[in-house]
Amino acid sequence: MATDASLLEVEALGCRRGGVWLFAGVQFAVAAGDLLEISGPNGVGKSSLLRILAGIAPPSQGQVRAHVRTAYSGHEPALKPRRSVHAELDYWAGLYASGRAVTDALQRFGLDDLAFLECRLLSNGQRRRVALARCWLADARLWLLDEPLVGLDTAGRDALMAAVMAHLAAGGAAVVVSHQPLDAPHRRLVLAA
Ligand SMILES: Nc1ncnc2c1ncn2[C@@H]1O[C@H](COP(=O)(O)OP(=O)(O)OP(=O)(O)O)[C@@H](O)[C@H]1O
Repeated sequence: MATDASLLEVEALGCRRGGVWLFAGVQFAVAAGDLLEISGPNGVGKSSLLRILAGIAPPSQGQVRAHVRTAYSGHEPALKPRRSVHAELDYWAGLYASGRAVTDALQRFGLDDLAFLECRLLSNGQRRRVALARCWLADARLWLLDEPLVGLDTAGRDALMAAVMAHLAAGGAAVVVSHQPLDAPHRRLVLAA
């Protein structure tokens, strides 16, 4: 149930894709400090739900009310291949105009040594760190992360979860689609087929 502290409210949400109802009647709220995992079998509509929450795709029914800025990171971090990491973050910092500095983002996410490497040359774990740095640059209270742990080794998973936990501790919240267990206290929304 939504409260005054809700960052996001979802009411009676339904999603129909390709003539098929993926889900209907989805209802939840997200408050500061919440980590909400969305889980369920392949193809049930988890990524579709996250895209609706991000405002990238329309719902078929119901409502999403975001009361704060959101930052979305898709299943495959979309980075311009020929841009350097620094240039990529600089581009997004200009769009977000949040006042957060690229140099801080590079330092926080361990990207200093990669700053002038083209994004096409990054490893999977490094790409995911850049994607998270981009979320941080947006200064968004709510992060929407699609499969952020895929392909990460233990150190990469620990670093990513530490960044998410720091975000929660600073009054943020995160909704995470994941097939892998989140190594932190969280609520779970299971989409059933
Ligand atoms: N625009 C679209 N048109 C037609 N079908 C679509 C569209 N978008 C998604 N789908 C279908 O909706 C279903 C749900 O896709 P989605 O990516 O949301 O599932 P998911 O739960 O995230 O799956 P996975 O766990 O495999 O990543 C799939 O069958 C997919 O093919």
